[in-house]
Amino acid sequence: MIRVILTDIEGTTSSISFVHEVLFPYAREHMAEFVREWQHEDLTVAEQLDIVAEKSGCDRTDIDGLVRVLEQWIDEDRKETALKTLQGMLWEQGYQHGAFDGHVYPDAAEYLRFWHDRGLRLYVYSSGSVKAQKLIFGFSSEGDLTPFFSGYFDTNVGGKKEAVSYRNILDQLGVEPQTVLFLSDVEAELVAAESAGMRTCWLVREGDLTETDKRPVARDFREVDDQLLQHR
Ligand SMILES: CSCCC(=O)C(=O)COP(=O)(O)O
Ligand SMILES: [Mg+2]
Repeated sequence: MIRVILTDIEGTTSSISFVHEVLFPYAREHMAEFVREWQHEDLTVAEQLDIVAEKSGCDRTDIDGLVRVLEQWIDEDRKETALKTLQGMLWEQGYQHGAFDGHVYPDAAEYLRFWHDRGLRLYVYSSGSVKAQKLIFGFSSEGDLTPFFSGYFDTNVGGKKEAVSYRNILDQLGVEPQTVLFLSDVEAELVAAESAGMRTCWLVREGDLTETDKRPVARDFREVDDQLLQHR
């Protein structure tokens, strides 16, 4: 029986275009100014710059160089934890200043509430930092959805295409793998979750939906509910 839902964000609860056309450009535009302002004031920023220097080989004292690395990582959609930490801090300013709301599909909001009210435990697993996850759901176009979630996981548990990450999540939750349903739009993530024993559903929100016998496929959260949760 499914007791826990673990959901991805980009392409699953929220549109890919919001992440790539609103969040990433905002981070790119403000990265240089943000790093310059906070590099000596905020220990977390300084620590992320240490990691960026170590990973890229850029000199730690070359702030322009480090900013260029970060901008390049944004352009390449790299899922580097240090970049994601900085992006979350930057987006906090954007949400608080009203530059944007977090996009969440109406069906996702409706069923997150419905599943929560039916006693399912809801968790997020995204490459975006935990701070960024709380922001997108806290400042969402569908209202504050954070009360529905029991917890959040980011790349500190590992990459989303690695089975060990899902085993780490299961260890932290203390539940049997078969009681967890993982929702994502990326097949490689579903395969990794299945290797850890989780059940999965593939969200195909845009384009043609091709049925597969490997796992359930759904266009939206209502279809997830119809296929996997209605008779639980
Ligand atoms: C928390 S919203 C920003 C998501 C993000 O930064 C990202 O890279 C998308 O990752 P996901 O694992 O949600 O596909
Ligand atoms: Mg995704």
